[in-house]
Amino acid sequence: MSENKDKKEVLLSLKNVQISFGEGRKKFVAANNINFDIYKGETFALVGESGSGKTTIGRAIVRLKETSEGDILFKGKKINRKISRNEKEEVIRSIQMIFQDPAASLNDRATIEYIISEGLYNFHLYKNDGDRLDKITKMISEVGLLPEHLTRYPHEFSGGQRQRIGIARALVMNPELVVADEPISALDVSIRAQVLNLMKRLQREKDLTYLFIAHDLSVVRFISDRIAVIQRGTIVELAEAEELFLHPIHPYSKSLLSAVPIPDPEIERNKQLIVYDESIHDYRADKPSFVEILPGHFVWANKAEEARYRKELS
Ligand SMILES: Nc1ncnc2c1ncn2[C@@H]1O[C@H](COP(=O)(O)OP(=O)(O)OP(=O)(O)O)[C@@H](O)[C@H]1O
Repeated sequence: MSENKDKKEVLLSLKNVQISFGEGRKKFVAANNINFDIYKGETFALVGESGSGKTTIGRAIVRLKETSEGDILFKGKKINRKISRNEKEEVIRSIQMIFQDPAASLNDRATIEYIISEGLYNFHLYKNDGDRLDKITKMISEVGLLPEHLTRYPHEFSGGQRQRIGIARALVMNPELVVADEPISALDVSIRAQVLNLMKRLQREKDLTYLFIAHDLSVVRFISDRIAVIQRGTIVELAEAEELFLHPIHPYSKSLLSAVPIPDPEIERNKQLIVYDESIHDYRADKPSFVEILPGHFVWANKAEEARYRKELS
C-alpha cells in the first residue's frame, strides 16, 4: 500500500509503552513493553484477538488514553503524558482516528455538515465560512458522497456510507497519521472491499500513513506493509506482511495463521489447525524481550526460545 517505504522515515515510535487501567491492587495492564516504529507512508497493521489491547494502544496514540510508562514519539517529539496545549492541538490535528462502529461514533443529532466540520471549528482551521464549506464539500466528494448529503443526519445513511462520513471527518483535518480501528469489521461483507479501496486511494492521494487495527489476519495481508501480532497486551511478533505469512516464528502467530482460510479446498481440507498453548513459555527465570531475529523481523522471546528459533531458521 505504501509508495515510499524504502525511505523509511520514522513517523511514530512507541518505546517501552505500558498502558493500564485502575490503580494499586486493581491495576490491570492492558498493554506492556510495546515497541514499534511506523514509517511515513506505510500501512502498519496491529492484529490480535478481541481484548488483546489493540484499541487501547490506538487510543493512547491519539491521547484518548494515558500511558503509564514509556514514550510515544511523533516525528521525534514526545506526545504522551504532559505536553503543552499547542503540542496537544498539533497531535489532535495530525493524528486522526477512524472508529470501528460508524453508527456509534457519529452524533445522531448533528447534521453531516456539522460532524465533518467539528474539528475545523475546534481548531479554527478555516479562513471564513465559505472556506470551511469548500473544504467539507470537497471532502465529502472525495469519500464518494454528495454535497447534498451535508444537510442530512447519520441515521439516513447505510453502514458503509456512515463509515465514509467517519473517514471524511478524520481526513478533513489533513492528518499525517490515521489510526483506523477495525474500520470495516462492523460493515456488511459486501461493502468491506469498497471501503478498503477508498482508504487505499485516499492514502495514495494524500500521502497518509495508516495504523490499521484488525482482529483478522486475512484482512490485513494485502493492505499492509508490516504487521505486528499482539497477544494479551504483548506484541509477540512484528515483520513485513509477506514475511510474517511465509515465515511466522512465534507459536501464537503460527496458530493465528493456521486459522486463516486458504482459497484452495484441497489444502483447506487437509490443513492442520495449530492450537496455541501459552504454558509452553517458561519466563520465570529467563525473561523475554523483543528480539530482532532477522533484519526487521522481531519476536518476543527469552534466551532459550531465541536460540531455538534461530536454530529453526538456519
Ligand atoms: N475502561 C476500561 N477499564 C478497565 N479495563 C479496560 C477498559 N477498557 C479496556 N479494558 C480492558 O483492556 C483490555 C484491552 O482492551 P482493548 O479494547 O484494547 O482490546 P482490543 O484488542 O481492542 O479488543 P476489541 O477488538 O474487542 O476492541 C481488555 O482486557 C479490556 O477488558
